[in-house]
Amino acid sequence: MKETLTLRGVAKNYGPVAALAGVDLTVPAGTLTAVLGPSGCGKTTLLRCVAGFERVDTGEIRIDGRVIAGAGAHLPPQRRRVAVVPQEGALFPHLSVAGNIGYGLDRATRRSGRIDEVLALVGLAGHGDRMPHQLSGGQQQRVAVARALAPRPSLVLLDEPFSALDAGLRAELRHDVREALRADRATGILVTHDQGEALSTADQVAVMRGGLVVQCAAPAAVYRDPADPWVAAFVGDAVLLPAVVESGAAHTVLGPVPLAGTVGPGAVTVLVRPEQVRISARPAPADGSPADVVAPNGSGPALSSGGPATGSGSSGPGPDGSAAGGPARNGSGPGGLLPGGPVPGGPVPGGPVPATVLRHEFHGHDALVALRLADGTRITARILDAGAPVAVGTDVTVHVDGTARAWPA
Ligand SMILES: Nc1ncnc2c1ncn2[C@@H]1O[C@H](COP(=O)(O)OP(=O)(O)OP(=O)(O)O)[C@@H](O)[C@H]1O
Repeated sequence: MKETLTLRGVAKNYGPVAALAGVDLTVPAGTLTAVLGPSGCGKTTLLRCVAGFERVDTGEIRIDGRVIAGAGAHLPPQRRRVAVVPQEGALFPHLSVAGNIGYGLDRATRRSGRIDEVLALVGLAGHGDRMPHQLSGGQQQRVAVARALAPRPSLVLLDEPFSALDAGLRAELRHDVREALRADRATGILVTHDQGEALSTADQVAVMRGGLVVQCAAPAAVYRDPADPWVAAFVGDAVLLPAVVESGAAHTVLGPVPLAGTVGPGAVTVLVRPEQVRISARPAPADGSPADVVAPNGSGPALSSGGPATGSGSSGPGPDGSAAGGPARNGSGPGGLLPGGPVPGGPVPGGPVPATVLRHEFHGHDALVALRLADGTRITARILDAGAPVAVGTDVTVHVDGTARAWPA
């Protein structure tokens, strides 16, 4: 696939601060790349270097194969064919919507119907005569996107363009902007610190840390196969457990978990996503006394925790499930008792192991359940049956469904 933007070893220092420490990034033509990272990791600096507002110290930036920065070159911003959509306040208040979009366009393009075309693309057909103050915040951002697209730039840089909007509008706008870029075959970079936004909107996600792109891959790959435990915890909720690899399985405090790739043998850190943690009612004791009832609707003992989440409710870079103890071998009891069952021909999945419910966090579409294991380890489960709260203090059993990613400890 043709590449629109290529960065090789791009470094930018502000005095002693290495804002960019050798960034490599490739953005294929016609795709949207989200640049995702915590505050201060260098996202804005990256954008400013690509736009031409900053000079790079070392490295090279190419757009459509042409060197625009590096090796002594520094093409000024107006000659880069790069458009920027800022966070807010991008419009000239004294110009109409059409005037804003037409500003800077050559006369032929202005008369070609392009202004109406981009207004339709962003869902504002017929709004050309309005003044900016007659538009909502979301509509103003749509106009800013239309203005960016109008001259058919090589690259559109979106700098947290939805951050000033409320959650519902934000979701709608990012979907519509994504569609507008796609319909116009535009190439874009979306800077965001919102994991859900990056995973749900982009074709590829470039995760930044400390002035470097530490992973760049499709959203599902970043979520399921993160480069390291930090990325794992940054892009979504993560249960990170110490484990020992033996015979193809990671032996964790939750029992043996089959591995998604090859690692070890030896000490590792294992990633389990909360939606892989299954909760069940603890079986009745042998003396015949009744078992705890987990689901109040009595719909069976197992509470499904469902498929992959999109990073909503992310707990940020701090792993929310770090284990208190060392690698454990407990919980290696009977596997396959619960939905998921043993992997055919593979290692037997772990658990179930006893746990106690510490907290139940309702999120509407799902719920996060904080659990404590017998050795004090805290883990999180995501359950879809959010209408059936798991009472705090309930004794349950948990097991891990599916495979886990692991890294040498
Ligand atoms: N003009 C500047 N002068 C000095 N230091 C700067 C300047 N601009 C950025 N920095 C520093 O460079 C690093 C990267 O900043 P940058 O603004 O690129 O991060 P960011 O990921 O965009 O953060 P945020 O999400 O908070 O906007 C930070 O340590 C920041 O303090």
